[in-house]
Amino acid sequence: MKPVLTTRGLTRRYGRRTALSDCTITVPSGKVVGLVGPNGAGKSTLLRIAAGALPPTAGEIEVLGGRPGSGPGQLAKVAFVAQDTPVYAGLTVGDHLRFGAKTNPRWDDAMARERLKSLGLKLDQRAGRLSGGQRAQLALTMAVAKRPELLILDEPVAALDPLARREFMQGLMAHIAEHEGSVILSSHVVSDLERVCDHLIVLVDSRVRADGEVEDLLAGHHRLTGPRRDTADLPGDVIAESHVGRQSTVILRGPAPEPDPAYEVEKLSLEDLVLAYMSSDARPALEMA
Ligand SMILES: Nc1ncnc2c1ncn2[C@@H]1O[C@H](COP(=O)(O)OP(=O)(O)OP(=O)(O)O)[C@@H](O)[C@H]1O
Repeated sequence: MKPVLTTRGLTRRYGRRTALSDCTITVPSGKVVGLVGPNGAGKSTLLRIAAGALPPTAGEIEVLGGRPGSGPGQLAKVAFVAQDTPVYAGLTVGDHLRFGAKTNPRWDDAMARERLKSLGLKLDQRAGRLSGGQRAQLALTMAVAKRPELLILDEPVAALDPLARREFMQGLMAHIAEHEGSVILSSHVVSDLERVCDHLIVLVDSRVRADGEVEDLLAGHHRLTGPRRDTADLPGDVIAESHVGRQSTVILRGPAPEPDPAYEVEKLSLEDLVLAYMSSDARPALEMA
């Protein structure tokens, strides 16, 4: 199957500031992809370029085999929910549905109505009076009712309380289970992504630091803890290291190090893995097929 997203050397600058730098990734189709990184890493920039909402400064990008935003056919295949979960404050929920039906060739009105009903959203409510969580749900409903091949969500749960976060992610998972398609969603909170994603991209300081299937990433990293040591002779790439007192802790990419009774070798949680990359912004990018 064709990849859902491929980029080569994708770069976006704002004046002298580089928001996205030399990004080269391939995202397979049919996956739920998490895009994670700290504030200002370039996540929104990458997603907005993929959605056709922002032109790149340099490099190439293909989304579902086409150029982002290149025409009605391309726009119909991709649904994008921007970070501020945009809704039309003066319109009612029902107006949103009518607007969606008019502007989207594959609009699934029955699904949209059913979804909103199950969330307790009334058709005569004004969008401007909805809570942050309800607005996020309305924006997600508008996006999924387009029946897109690719759903792009930029920090969809950022404004939600923990319960609303969980409900939102459960709703998203239910949608993914029922409908085919690919999803790319960003967050700076790994725990939001952990349960839903099968592919992860870590972006730090405008650069892709890690990119691969979650399983492969977890299998390919280890934490080594033991007496203070030089890391130059360790196998694989050193992603992060700390040396406190007489103890060294090293995060390694590659096969598990040879057993040594003096050192403990552990697998990482996804959160630890992401944190290791976040604390290592001078190191080379990682790709795991
Ligand atoms: N319109 C703009 N003009 C100038 N600089 C911008 C603009 N938009 C983004 N940037 C800069 O580009 C960099 C990347 O921003 P971006 O919004 O893509 O990061 P992000 O990872 O989505 O951050 P966050 O998690 O805080 O939403 C930041 O340094 C930001 O200040």
